[in-house]
Amino acid sequence: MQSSENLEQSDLTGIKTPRRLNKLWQQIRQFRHSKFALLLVWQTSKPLLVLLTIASLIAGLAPVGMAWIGQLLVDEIVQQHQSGGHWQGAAMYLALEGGLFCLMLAAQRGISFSGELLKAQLTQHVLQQVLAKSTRLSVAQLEDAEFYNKLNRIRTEAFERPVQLVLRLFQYLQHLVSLLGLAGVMWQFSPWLILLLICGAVPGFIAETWFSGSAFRLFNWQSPDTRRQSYLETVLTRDDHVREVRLFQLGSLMVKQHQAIFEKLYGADRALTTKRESWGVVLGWLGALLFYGSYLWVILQTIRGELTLGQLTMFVMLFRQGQASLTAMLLTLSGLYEDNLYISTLVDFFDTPEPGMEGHLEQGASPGSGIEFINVSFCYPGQQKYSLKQVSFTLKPGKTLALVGENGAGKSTLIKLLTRFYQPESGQILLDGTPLHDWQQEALYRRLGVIFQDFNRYQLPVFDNVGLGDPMVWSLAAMTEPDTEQQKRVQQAAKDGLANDFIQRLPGKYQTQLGRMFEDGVELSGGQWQKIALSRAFMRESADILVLDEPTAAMDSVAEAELFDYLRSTVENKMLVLISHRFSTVRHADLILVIEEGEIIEKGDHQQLIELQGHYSRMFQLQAQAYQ
Ligand SMILES: Nc1ncnc2c1ncn2[C@@H]1O[C@H](COP(=O)(O)OP(=O)(O)OP(=O)(O)O)[C@@H](O)[C@H]1O
Repeated sequence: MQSSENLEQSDLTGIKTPRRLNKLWQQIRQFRHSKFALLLVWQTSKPLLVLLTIASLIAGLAPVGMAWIGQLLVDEIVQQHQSGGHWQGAAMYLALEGGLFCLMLAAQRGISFSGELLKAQLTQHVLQQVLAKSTRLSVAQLEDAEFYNKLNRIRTEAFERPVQLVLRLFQYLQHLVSLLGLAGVMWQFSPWLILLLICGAVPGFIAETWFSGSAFRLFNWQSPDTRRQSYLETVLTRDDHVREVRLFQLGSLMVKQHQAIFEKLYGADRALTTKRESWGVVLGWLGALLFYGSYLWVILQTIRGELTLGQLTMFVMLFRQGQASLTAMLLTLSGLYEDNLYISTLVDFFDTPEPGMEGHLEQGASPGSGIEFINVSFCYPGQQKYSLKQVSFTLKPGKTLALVGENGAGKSTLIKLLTRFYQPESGQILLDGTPLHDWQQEALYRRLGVIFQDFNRYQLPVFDNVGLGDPMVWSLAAMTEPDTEQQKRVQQAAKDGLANDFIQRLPGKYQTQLGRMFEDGVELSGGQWQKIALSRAFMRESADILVLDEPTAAMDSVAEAELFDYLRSTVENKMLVLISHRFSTVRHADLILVIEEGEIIEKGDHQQLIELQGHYSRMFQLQAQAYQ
């Protein structure tokens, strides 16, 4: 990441010439991403793109035509004035110019019409593609801080960039066509004039490109700070954070911190803006000097009789139009460059390799042989310390496995490997005798019913909150009224998850909106939410591997006892993996693994581990004493 000092150096004055040229070339190369945006528009709506092209060409050429006709009109008036002749010729030129003006108005409307429609369509198209891509990426990629940063930049900045870029590109085309037309007409005065105008425009072009690059680098450099700022905004305003913030009196401290970040960001922004605008004024003056120099030359030529009054009028019109087009082009250009840079993040994101759906097997080599971890070790990307070391165990169908250990021991990590969110660094995980990575994704996930420690609290009605556990039921019910079969399944899952009783007492029962994000939403208690999450996991009838990461942490002890009675009665051929700090939960498991710093230090059932008089036994005694 670039420091602010480096940014300071990246202005027009601080870098040696070859490096500067190289950097400039790199910056000009950024424009290549325009192709990507154009392709997106082409995919989104071909007719709108064609309309935009035609309208931009007309809007660009019409002023040139009007200037040309203006010249003929003035010369005609002068001639008829001297000879006292006819008015028809002048009227015809006037009508022609009026017609062109109307055409230009229509073209401008055509541009805004196609622009508005494209904006709506293309933004949605890009958003859809980003969301679809995110669903194809692995959990490991999405948990990576750098990648998260990139995704965040895209979310805050990049969705609208392709459409902005295309609209700007067409504005640019319009002005370019205008300028080319003007240059063609100016040729009759002198080719030198054209050269002079180009010389006036080039420094501005380079400076704008340069400063847009700095603005983008600044944006990237500021990105973590901006994220911190928006995080503080969330903590200060969200209802689930507000109690703790009040109690610890963090409010004013956080507001101050927010302001401090703003000041840091503002300082860098101000420095860049000052430099950019100062250079803009100086280079703008240079352009103006060249313009007015050529104006003077045309006036002198007219006084000498070398040019007609009509030509002088045309020159004035061309001159004004040329100035406006050049200024607009420069402004468009800097925006265009900026858009290209932001789109490069989007292109990068789309180019991120997707983890292949490794396997294609829907069945294991020896069905019924359960889960086997063989010497599995794992270290999170970018970390030094192993979170799991040489872990080995077997879990057969119909059996319950409990994982115990202190915070940070590696229990949830083991679940992340079992659910194939991460791949082991060494060792193997087998399901029914087949390595996990050979399983087809869908077949594997059909067999898993999981509630995570930080399960989702969907701001949806109760029915959906539970029904989501089986996407088939949910997607059907979400589109039509749920039929009785679907209702029965959701209700049964809620009964199994111990949620049915309190759901029946909610104002709208299964139709009650949960959470406070939407109107009339009912907020549940922590334990009630946990029962909803549990019910969701029970929706998966196909799942024979139930993974419950602290499923009763927020539940009362009656609910906990009920849940484990139920689990014992249903487990039959299922495999149950439990993580819990409560020994009342753990003690019934067939196999208990005690994990410390990623290693299994004790293994056995409750009785064996108590007899071992080791770590488990000590923890058990401690908890038992606490209840006495
Ligand atoms: N996404 C991650 N990236 C890097 N390190 C991680 C990540 N998640 C967990 N860790 C580290 O891996 C180790 C094991 O964490 P894990 O979440 O598996 O512990 P745990 O036993 O489930 O703890 P707890 O009882 O608190 O839930 C910890 O040292 C933790 O800091």
